[in-house]
Amino acid sequence: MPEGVYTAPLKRPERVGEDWLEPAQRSYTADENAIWDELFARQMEVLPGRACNAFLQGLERLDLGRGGVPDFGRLSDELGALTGWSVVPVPMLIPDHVFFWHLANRRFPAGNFIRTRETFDYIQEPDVFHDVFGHVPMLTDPTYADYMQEYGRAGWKAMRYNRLKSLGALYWYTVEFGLVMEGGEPKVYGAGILSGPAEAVFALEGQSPNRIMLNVDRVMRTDYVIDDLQPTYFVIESFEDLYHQTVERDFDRLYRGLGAGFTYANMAVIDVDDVLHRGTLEYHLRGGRGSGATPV
Ligand SMILES: C[C@H](O)[C@H](O)[C@H]1CNc2nc(N)[nH]c(=O)c2N1
Ligand SMILES: N[C@@H](Cc1ccccc1)C(=O)O
Ligand SMILES: [Fe+2]
Repeated sequence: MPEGVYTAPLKRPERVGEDWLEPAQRSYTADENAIWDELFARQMEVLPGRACNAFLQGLERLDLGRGGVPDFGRLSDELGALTGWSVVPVPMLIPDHVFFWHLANRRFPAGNFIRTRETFDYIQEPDVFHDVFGHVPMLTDPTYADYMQEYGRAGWKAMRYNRLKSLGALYWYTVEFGLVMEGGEPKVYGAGILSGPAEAVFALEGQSPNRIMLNVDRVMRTDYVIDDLQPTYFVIESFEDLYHQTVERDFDRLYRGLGAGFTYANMAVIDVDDVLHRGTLEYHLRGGRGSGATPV
């Protein structure tokens, strides 16, 4: 049996080509634009003082709160002038190799659709609010912008070693759920935290989750869940620190040394960890999402 898990290929809609790009960004109804505005307002009650400076500055520089779902053309012009990135519309999750190819060319593929009121608090598939509100402001930071491009380039190497799941764990614990030290305290830069209502408070102030300094070798061996709050958050010193630990390091040896599966549970604290906060794990031990446990 080959290593890894078989996943059926994503079905490509007829209107998109091999690049998976939509011919044009959708236009949104008044109600859909109102959903953007409500989501935006709700996040802004939580994020000042919790999100990192790069994110808050990026939001302002791109003026994402001007009302309604932002126009990708306008966003791309403004972002292009800052760091050379653009935002391109895609229908849904796209295949890994296509995702990597866009990132390697400084194009951020953003979901075209917006969540409905039924799925206001939680969606499994990334929508335009997660992708544009959560990810795009961070791309105004030059070091972070370079990291994302290098991550795209790194994808193909991981595929050759059959270690995409490990690289996926790194993405998960940095780009989606990462924390960064600022003024002696962790702040949020992970898009998965930034685009949802409850996780910023849980990640930063919760007693339950572990907060551990990022160690790439360890994180790439760590399992992750995609459908609940995280039991562990990994913290970087700065975006330069992230860059040193990843881009400026050759992963060939690391990939050869990694096993096929993950070694560490997502709740584990291990000997090598530089622990900022050792979590009680109460939320997850009580059963997590769906169990009625409060995220504390
Ligand atoms: C491992 C890989 O980086 C990841 O799963 C990719 C796959 N395809 C994607 N496609 C879209 N549209 N957005 C994403 O964040 C991703 N993530
Ligand atoms: N330096 C890594 C590339 C990389 C960049 C950014 C993130 C992850 C990996 C390699 O040699 O493969
Ligand atoms: Fe994301």
